[in-house]
Amino acid sequence: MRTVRVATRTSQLAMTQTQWVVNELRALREDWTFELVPIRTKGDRILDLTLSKIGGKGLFVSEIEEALRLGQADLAVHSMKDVPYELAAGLVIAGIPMREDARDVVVSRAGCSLAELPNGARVGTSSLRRMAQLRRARPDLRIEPLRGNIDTRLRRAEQGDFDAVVLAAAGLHRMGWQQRIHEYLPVDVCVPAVGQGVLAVECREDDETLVNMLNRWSHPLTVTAVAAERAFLRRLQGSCQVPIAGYATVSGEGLDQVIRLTGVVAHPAGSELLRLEADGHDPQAVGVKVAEELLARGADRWIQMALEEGQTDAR
Ligand SMILES: NCc1[nH]cc(CCC(=O)O)c1CC(=O)O
Repeated sequence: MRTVRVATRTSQLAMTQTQWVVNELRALREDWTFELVPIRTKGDRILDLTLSKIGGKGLFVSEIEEALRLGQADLAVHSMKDVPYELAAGLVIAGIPMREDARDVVVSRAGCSLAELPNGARVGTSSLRRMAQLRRARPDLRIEPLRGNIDTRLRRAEQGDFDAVVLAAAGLHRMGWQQRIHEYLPVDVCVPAVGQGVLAVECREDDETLVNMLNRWSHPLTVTAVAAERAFLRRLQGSCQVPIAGYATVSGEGLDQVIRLTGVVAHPAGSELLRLEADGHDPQAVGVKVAEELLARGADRWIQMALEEGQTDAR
């Protein structure tokens, strides 16, 4: 018998994700009680700036990690793509369930795909990563920043503020809104963010009971793919200010397991883009290899530029 306190952001998507995880864990430990600890994070409160302007890593995560460290909660459910590569001391991501659809999708007012959007159409999106890749696919589009919860962003398209919005399939699927999607962008047109479509369940590393339970519950192929993607992100020391995409797939089993990773780094203004693929047997090694190759080909300049700009920004 144990009461597990679960920290969660308060957005509709976060609540839905947390509830899903709690239901899964409850089925494994019927003798446990789960209690939600809602936390409204800085990332949820500040919606009038682009994420890259606010700066700082882990806007959605750090206050939740603080609650775990202080013992105000025992576990937390995050979207993996919001979790910085460096966790707060004493914490681990012990649970990683099977990945949802990792792709980005188009929701458009007229029901058309990216290719069908009229010349100069207005497209809203929340990330530099999507901006850079959309711009390459359709240089004529007017791509503008758009933040807010998923329902806010969908409404902006439906109201006509934008001709289309681009967002993650996973969020829409989890909300049960897949019928609003007009196109799934292939992963080679818009390489997803590191960890996109994956949930991360974090707890204190010394909570052995929870760590073991979450490890056993995790989906091994997703764990491996995420390890490669996050090793890539870590080697790039990527912040939100430079467009980075990384997507890994895993095939084969045991010693024959092959991890294939596609990495993208773009100029902070989205004007140039480098993309590279590599494979190998070890997830960390593949991640580091793709990152180092991109750095050697010029991505290092863009990351340096973004870091310097970040330092002069008054935060
Ligand atoms: N950037 C915010 C965010 N963080 C996680 C998701 C949902 C998709 C996921 O779990 O990867 C979203 C929404 C979006 O990007 O459209």
